[in-house]
Amino acid sequence: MKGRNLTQSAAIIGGGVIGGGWAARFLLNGWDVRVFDPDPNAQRKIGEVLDNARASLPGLYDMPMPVEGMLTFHDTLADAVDGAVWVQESVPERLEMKHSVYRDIQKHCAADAVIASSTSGFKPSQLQHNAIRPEQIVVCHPFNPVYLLPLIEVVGTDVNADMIGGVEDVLRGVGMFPLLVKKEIDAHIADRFLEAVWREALWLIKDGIATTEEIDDAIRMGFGLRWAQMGLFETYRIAGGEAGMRHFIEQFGPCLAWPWTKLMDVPELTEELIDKIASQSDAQSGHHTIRELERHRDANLVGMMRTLKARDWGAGAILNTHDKTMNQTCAIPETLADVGDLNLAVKTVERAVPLDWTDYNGHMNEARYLQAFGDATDRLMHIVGCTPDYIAKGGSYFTAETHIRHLDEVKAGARIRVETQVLLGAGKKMQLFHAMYEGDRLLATGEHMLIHVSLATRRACDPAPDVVDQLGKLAAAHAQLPRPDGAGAAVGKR
Ligand SMILES: NC(=O)C1=CN([C@@H]2O[C@H](COP(=O)(O)OP(=O)(O)OC[C@H]3O[C@@H](n4cnc5c(N)ncnc54)[C@H](O)[C@@H]3O)[C@@H](O)[C@H]2O)C=CC1
Ligand SMILES: C[N+](C)(C)CC(=O)CC(=O)[O-]
Repeated sequence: MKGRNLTQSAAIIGGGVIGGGWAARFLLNGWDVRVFDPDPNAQRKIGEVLDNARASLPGLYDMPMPVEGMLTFHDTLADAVDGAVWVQESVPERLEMKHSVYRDIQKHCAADAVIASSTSGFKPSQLQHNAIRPEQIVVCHPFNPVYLLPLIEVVGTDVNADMIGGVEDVLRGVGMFPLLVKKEIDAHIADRFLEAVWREALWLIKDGIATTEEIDDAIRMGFGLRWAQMGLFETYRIAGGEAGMRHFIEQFGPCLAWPWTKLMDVPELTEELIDKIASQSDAQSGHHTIRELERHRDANLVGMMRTLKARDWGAGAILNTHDKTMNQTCAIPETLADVGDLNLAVKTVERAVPLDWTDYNGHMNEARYLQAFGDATDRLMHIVGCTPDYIAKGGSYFTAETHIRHLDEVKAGARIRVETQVLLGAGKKMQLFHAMYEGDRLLATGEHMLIHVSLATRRACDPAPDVVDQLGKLAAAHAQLPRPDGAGAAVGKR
């Protein structure tokens, strides 16, 4: 059970929109998850959220995620919290309901378990009021979809300041970005912004200025894209031109006193206004089910987050950090010394198929096979000593020829593995044969001829002695393996 820590078990109390997302986040990061929700539909709903999560989250990483934990549903809250080290409360946003749930949780859970609340707006001191052990209760406010978005606002009080570090560690361990809110405030940080934007949007609709669709377009065609990667202040710093933030404030500061927003004025949510908003929203998006919308949202988020990941920027940098932690458990060798048995093909890739690697046929697109085989080649180069340092000194390999055979299909979220056999590793040449599997199922093979080059002259040259030596050792060992089926095949030849 590689990568799975059997001692970690999380109880999810309330398995609706947010509780379902939490269940997926913990489960896919290897935790056992125990759910309590009196709704008879909770199991079905969580199952559907999990399907979406399995198709989207694992592929955000370039490493395999831990083996999924065990999901169980419980008839009583007492049973659900039994043995849980983390209890995530996600019941509706009603203070008296949360208080009653905490009383029940604290009667049955371990005294040192963390009780984390998903509350969007209550302060931790309000949640802790009259609790049996107030110090157990902390706000951990996530964002929907909890299984994809890394932000988690962590808010404690004086009574539990010393547990916050441990809480943050657990959240980082499941790939999240804990943002510590140092001083408690209603609605924490992010929801205060969302609330301001929401109020303004309600006014624009009520006053007949814009429809739900026009407001969404105003966000998604423009500033929403900016915010996803630079937030507010970095964006406005750039908007100030070369003179930066000071100039920005000089220019736009006075507008703050102009009637540009209504902010604190809240339009009364009359039946008429609610009908107007709901029917505009139906006209805009009613042709999609909620699950369809969720799948569009997830695919868009995955694409954007993977772009940020490639640039090691914002939310993408958080994914890279989590990749490094998972790399410690996935046993893909980095050096020849890490390769256990030289006489076996080397595991060079293990990962899930990202959602944005799939196409209109509902399976991994042909171009992505080459990407996975390219990653396998990069890893093999690293193993034989062609590392970033070596490349920086001017030596590298260029691919001269590739032959891929597509043998079986594979879908988003599936865990794939590439095993690499060196067919030739002598002089300037390196010939690799990659075999891609899902479990025991052979999905594709890739045969690649690479030539060692000088990056200064861009011409073929011999590798440095160390690379010659390490590649030679692997090639000699792999020469004892049977020649792989399909090696040397031409297109159309079986
Ligand atoms: N929906 C959202 O966008 C976000 C919500 N939150 C917060 O998460 C919490 C839950 O919100 P949602 O998931 O949206 O609500 P929801 O209505 O989708 O789910 C609440 C779930 O709690 C269950 N429940 C009710 N009483 C219960 C009890 N006594 N014990 C166990 N389960 C019980 C319900 O059956 C339901 O499935 C709230 O505090 C909310 O502010 C936080 C971030 C975003
Ligand atoms: C609308 N909301 C206040 C429940 C939103 C949140 O709490 C966070 C989110 O996911 O937008």
